[in-house]
Amino acid sequence: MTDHAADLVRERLRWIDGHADVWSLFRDPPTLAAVVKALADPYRAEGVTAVCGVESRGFLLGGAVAVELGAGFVAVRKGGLFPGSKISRSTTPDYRGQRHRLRLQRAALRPDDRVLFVDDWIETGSQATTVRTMVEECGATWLGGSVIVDQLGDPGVRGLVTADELGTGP
Ligand SMILES: O=P(O)(O)OC[C@H]1O[C@H](OP(=O)(O)OP(=O)(O)O)[C@H](O)[C@@H]1O
Repeated sequence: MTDHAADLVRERLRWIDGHADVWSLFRDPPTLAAVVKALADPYRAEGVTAVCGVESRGFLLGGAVAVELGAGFVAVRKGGLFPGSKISRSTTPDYRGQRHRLRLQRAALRPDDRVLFVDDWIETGSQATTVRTMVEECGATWLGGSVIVDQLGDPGVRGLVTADELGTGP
């Protein structure tokens, strides 16, 4: 499934004005299904209880992978309403040089949770690293990450394709 999903990503990822349009992958039903299964596959035997995703594409993918794994979904928000007590951490500069204040509901994770991080793309790892800090502050176990495009090469993150394979578009 991973190879099939990677082929679909390489074939179907569109570039608009030099920017990768990952949203276009979600619009194609077979690609969306293959990607979600492939993101879940490496972790099916890991006892994942919660999938963590950062808005916005991490919400869509993380929610879908959570359903695939029979796990729950834990949202990490950058803004907006978010009720209850939160853990909040600032990132280092991300791929755009921006720092984000990430928030996670404190009650969403318990020490017996086993957490998978899911996102579409990891470049500097700033957001994923910050989420890991928050997950571990809750006492939960960080299992690693699963992303469509891995531009970082961190051994703790599984990627379907590397950024080098995608080039920079036409
Ligand atoms: O590895 P990093 O340098 O931290 O960058 C990766 C993050 O950046 C992108 O999200 P973005 O901030 O563009 O938000 P969006 O999904 O709302 O467009 C991507 O979806 C990851 O969450």
